[in-house]
This record gives sequence, C-alpha cells and structure tokens, in this order.
Amino acid sequence: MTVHDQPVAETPDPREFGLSVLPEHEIPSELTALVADVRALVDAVAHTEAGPEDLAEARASVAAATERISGTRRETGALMEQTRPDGTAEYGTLTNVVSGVTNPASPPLQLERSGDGLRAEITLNGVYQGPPGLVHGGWIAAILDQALGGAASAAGMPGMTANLDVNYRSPTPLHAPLEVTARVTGTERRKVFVSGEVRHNGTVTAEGTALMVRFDASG
Ligand SMILES: CCCCCCCC/C=C\CCCCCCCC(=O)SCCNC(=O)CCNC(=O)[C@H](O)C(C)(C)COP(=O)(O)OP(=O)(O)OC[C@H]1O[C@@H](n2cnc3c(N)ncnc32)[C@H](O)[C@@H]1OP(=O)(O)O
Repeated sequence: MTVHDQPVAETPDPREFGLSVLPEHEIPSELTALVADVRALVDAVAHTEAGPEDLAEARASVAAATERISGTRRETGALMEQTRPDGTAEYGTLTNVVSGVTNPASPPLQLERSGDGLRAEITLNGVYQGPPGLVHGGWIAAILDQALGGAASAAGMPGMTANLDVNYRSPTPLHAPLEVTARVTGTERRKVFVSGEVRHNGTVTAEGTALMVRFDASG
C-alpha cells in the first residue's frame, strides 16, 4: 500500500517513517511559557540600548538558564500528536523553525483548520523586519510555505515542497495583525497543488502557490 492509496484526511503515522512523536498533552506548560519568554528575549536583545553592565548581567543570566536546561535534548524532527474530536490522530510540528510549538526561533504561528483549509492570525514583531517597519519577504515566503505544506498535510497528504511561488502585492507591516490562509486546490498522482494568502486589514499583501509532492510510503 502506498501513501496515495490511503483515504484523504487520515495522516500517515510519522512513527512509520522513523520519526518520534510527542502527545500534545505531554508538553509541559512551563516549556510553552519559556518559548514565549525567549521570543520576548530575542526581541529585547535585537533592540536593546542597555549599557554594558546590564548587558553583562543579562548575559550571565542567559548562560545560567542555558546550562540549566541543556541536560537532555529532544530528537530533531520530533512531531506533536493531537487528537481530533472524532478520536483520530493528527500530527503537527514541534521543533519546526516556522511554526514549532517548542521552537522560540519560530514566530508564534498557530495554523488551525478553517473552512476548506488552514487559517492563522499572527502579529510579527521587529525580529522579523526586512525593510524598515515591514516584514522580511523571506519570512513571508516561509510562513506561506508552512501554511501551504500544512494545508496539504491537514488534508491527509503530507509531503515536501517541490515548488513555491510568491507574489508580494503590498508591503506587509510589522506589529499589525495578519491573517494567513491556505488550502489544497488540486491533486494529480503524488502532486498536491496548494494556494494561500497573507492579508492585513482584509487586503492581500502576499499570495503564494506551491506544488507539494506527497511522501512516497511504497518503498
Ligand atoms: C511522514 C509522515 C509525517 C506526517 C506528519 C506531518 C506533519 C507535518 C505537519 C505540518 C506540515 C509541515 C509543513 C512543512 C512545510 C515546509 C515544507 C518544506 O520546507 S519541505 C523542504 C524543501 N523542499 C525540499 O527539500 C524538497 C527537495 N526535493 C525533493 O526531495 C524531491 O525533488 C521531491 C520529493 C520534491 C520529488 O522527488 P520524488 O523523486 O519523490 O518525485 P518525482 O518523481 O521527482 O516527482 C513527483 C511528481 O512531481 C513532479 N515534480 C517534482 N518536482 C517538481 C518541480 N520542482 N516542479 C514541477 N513538478 C515537479 C514530477 O514531475 C512528478 O510529476 P508526475 O507525477 O510525473 O506528473
């Protein structure tokens, strides 16, 4: 049996691909709170005008915190398992750099099922700056890639991005609420066609299409 023979909407079990899986309820709330704190720290470091004494003290505190939590490490590529209301399992990213629940290097992107695809609301701080006051285009592409890949995955067809095409329609502001949407628009053999948008105040600031190629579980 191959992945593409499986019914759509039933995501393959990542364990069959040698990936480790952590049930969502086993993620300590202290860890998700720490992730938020570290995001705030990154923003503070990027923009601080503190003097040498405060910087040195902050550095020592950060070094102590790093030492404190560095004993054991989760496997890179671990996925989070969520249980849908109907009892079936769904898998999400855990350490992924664009929407990893436990990765403070990711923006706080939480894609949820909505209508025929996925949707998220996100406000990006100055950490994600490209042109002054605006979101970096590379991060916009990364967020679209994640939403597009996530839409294919949520439809039961996880895979890899083979092609990503982004059009930047208007500047995307920092410090302002953005809406991200994505959906599957078609399939052909292992090819999954997806499209998505980033909007501010209802206006599309960027739109993307991608070709995702489903994982081939036949081999
Ligand atoms: C394990 C289960 C897990 C489940 C749980 C998941 C939960 C996840 C949760 C949340 C979602 C996360 C979302 C992540 C989002 C981010 C995604 C990324 O950043 S991916 C990294 C960047 N992408 C790469 O590194 C790919 C590198 N490229 C490749 O590895 C290969 O080229 C690959 C896999 C894309 C295709 O290789 P082939 O050997 O498997 O397949 P071939 O036969 O070449 O292609 C299949 C079909 O696609 C077309 N195709 C392939 N590449 C194309 C291209 N660039 N343009 C047009 N068509 C292309 C071919 O012509 C063929 O089409 P014809 O069926 O014959 O019509």
